[in-house]
Amino acid sequence: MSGTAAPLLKVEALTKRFGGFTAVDRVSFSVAEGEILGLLGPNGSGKSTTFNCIAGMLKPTAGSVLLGGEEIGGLTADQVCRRGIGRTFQIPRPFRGLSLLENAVLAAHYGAGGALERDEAEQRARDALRLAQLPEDPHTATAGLGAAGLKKLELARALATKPRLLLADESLGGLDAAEMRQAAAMLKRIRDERGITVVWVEHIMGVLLSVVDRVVVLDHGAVVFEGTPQAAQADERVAEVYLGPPESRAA
Ligand SMILES: Nc1ncnc2c1ncn2[C@@H]1O[C@H](COP(=O)(O)OP(=O)(O)OP(=O)(O)O)[C@@H](O)[C@H]1O
Repeated sequence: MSGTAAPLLKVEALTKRFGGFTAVDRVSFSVAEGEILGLLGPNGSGKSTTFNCIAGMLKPTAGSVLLGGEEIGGLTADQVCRRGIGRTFQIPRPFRGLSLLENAVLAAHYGAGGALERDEAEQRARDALRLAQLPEDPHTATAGLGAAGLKKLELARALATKPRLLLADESLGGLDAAEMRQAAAMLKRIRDERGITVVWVEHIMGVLLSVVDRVVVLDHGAVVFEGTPQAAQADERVAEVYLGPPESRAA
């Protein structure tokens, strides 16, 4: 990864207002090709709104979102997906009546805009299921999946769209400590083995800091910190955002 290479994703002065309320306030950050970036912040800090503006679920009020140098801010979710951004949802919503494979095949077709032959879609789907470490038998029904399995399927569906950039939304919610470590290791492997760039949104820092290359911390819709995970742990502004002012913290 060269320091001079153009970033894969560049968010510039991104702003989103809901009526008179500014949920995201001139947020800027970049993500290099092959990087894992953690987008952190407490509840209500604007992470999901930022994420949804990148993923095309929300139209930015102002600012720009560049993918590989091309403006994607304001495109629809399916257009953004076809440009190479795959996303997971905080709350998994698979097609419950379908098998793991059928869910992933549909995602592959969605990512390719319906331009894939059945065989190719199935191949992408099987590869994505393997990468997400789902059961050997892809014809398994989704009904028996627990929280961790549903998160894996969510990841497999995003991977089946063949993303250059994966936006992972609160992948740790509802998981126990061991499952959280596995989920973090999986995102790292996806980057290491496939070179997929990852932006990982979480409100808890924990295990995320052991995997990401860099973190951006939001508070009240604005960036309050950008740097390495080590620097984030030592930063007083980050501590204040998470723990409150020093005088209010337990000794
Ligand atoms: N559609 C909306 N209409 C009005 N206000 C909204 C809307 N969506 C989000 N907000 C507000 O914008 C602010 C940022 O919300 P956002 O969901 O982006 O935060 P977050 O950091 O993702 O929080 P969480 O970790 O709880 O998901 C919050 O005050 C929220 O109430």
